[in-house]
Amino acid sequence: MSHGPATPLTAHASGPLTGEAHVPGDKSISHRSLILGAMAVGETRVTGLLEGQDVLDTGKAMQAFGATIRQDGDTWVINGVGVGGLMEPEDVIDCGNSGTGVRLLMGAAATHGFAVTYTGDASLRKRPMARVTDPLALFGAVAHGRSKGRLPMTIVGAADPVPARYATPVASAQIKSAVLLAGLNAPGETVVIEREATRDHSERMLRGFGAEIETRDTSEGREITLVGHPELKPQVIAVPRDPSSAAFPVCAALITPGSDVLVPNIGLNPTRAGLFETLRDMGADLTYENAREEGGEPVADLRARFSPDMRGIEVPPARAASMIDEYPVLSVVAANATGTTIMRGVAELRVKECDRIDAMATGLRACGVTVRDGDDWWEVDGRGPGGIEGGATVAVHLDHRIAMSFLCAGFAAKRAITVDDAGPIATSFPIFRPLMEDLGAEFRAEDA
Ligand SMILES: O=C(O)C1=C[C@@H](OP(=O)(O)O)[C@@H](O)[C@H](O)C1
Ligand SMILES: C=C(OP(=O)(O)O)C(=O)O
Repeated sequence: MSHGPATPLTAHASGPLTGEAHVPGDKSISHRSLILGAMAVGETRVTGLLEGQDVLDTGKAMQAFGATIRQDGDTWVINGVGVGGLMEPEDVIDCGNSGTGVRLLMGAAATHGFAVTYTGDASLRKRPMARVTDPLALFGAVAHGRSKGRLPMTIVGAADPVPARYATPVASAQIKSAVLLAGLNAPGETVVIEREATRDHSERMLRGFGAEIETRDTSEGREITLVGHPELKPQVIAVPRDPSSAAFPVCAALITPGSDVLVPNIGLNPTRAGLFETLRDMGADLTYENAREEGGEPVADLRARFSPDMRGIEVPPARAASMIDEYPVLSVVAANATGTTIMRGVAELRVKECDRIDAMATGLRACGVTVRDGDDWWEVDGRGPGGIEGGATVAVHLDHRIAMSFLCAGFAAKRAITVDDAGPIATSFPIFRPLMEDLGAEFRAEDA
């Protein structure tokens, strides 16, 4: 439930950053590969799986639910138990730091007639779960959690589930996916309606595994219909590299003088690529090379060069879902641009691994940047290229993206920036430090 003692880390003015950055596999697709592989009949083989702690915790959980998972060289091999075949775990399911892990697992297990107790680290135990247990109740599952729907929580699954129709009040792929995964073991049609399109990996992958699933645009939003009780067929999956991880070497290169970095093979599913569009709108020298399709997903090599002429913009709120995890690092780029960057419609940032608006605003202010914020918005006043003062130690609150964002800020700041704990980076991007060092970034580990 915790990753051990805090490990502070300092980033120094660096650069230029040059070379190729081979970032790990996509976190969202990695979680889903393990969960769907475990619910298929037969052997699913996965290459490029993100071996970050969040995904490893989901793998352990699927083993506890009865699947067999092993590594064969670079390939992860999953022997599934079939839809409806999950077994009652013997112990508490600990999802560590992962919102995606716990919420998708809650969905997958909710239409099985047994109880499961879920927990996680100090960050995950603060995050809202009613957003998932409310729709799962429509299937007949009953949740008993701490007050305000927090973990640890026991969900008594429905022995005789009914299908659900649910319009999500929040734009969240985790809610949508939990409902769809629950719908797998319910009879008839389960329907989810989302007002704003969120990442569609679950829909694409369920279709790939052989489920009958349809998406159509209606006046209420995007309506997804899944037919229950499919037999999921095992797949061979090559996980594309994670655009949310690519964001860090890309943004670091844009703000660090003289940089020219190639980040090959990045998944550019339009429900994920909002950051890169935003950076281009700001005037970043960011190009897509070798654009192609792989495994049904658009993919390209990203080339990012130092961009001293970036301007602040108002980020279109309609783009928020497609870049929700990238706002922290965007705020670092914004601080190195000229003019103000305005980010609205982002209340969800307050319920991630930490309150990301507060964590970034507090840390940026300590580094000399002016930030204004309200419930669902924030604004960063750019100080121009290299304008961040730095010279501060910032708190990351068990949040990998806050840690990586401030370390990237440090490469281009006047004085070094220290994060109080780099440990959480291992949840999504375990090779972050060596990868950035290979590009020319300079770190110094601090005594805790
Ligand atoms: O479904 C997923 O894989 C994810 C959905 C998003 O969360 P929400 O569904 O809470 O928006 C995102 O922030 C998270 O990193 C991964
Ligand atoms: C929000 C994130 O992940 P999760 O919700 O899975 O913890 C993230 O990776 O930025």
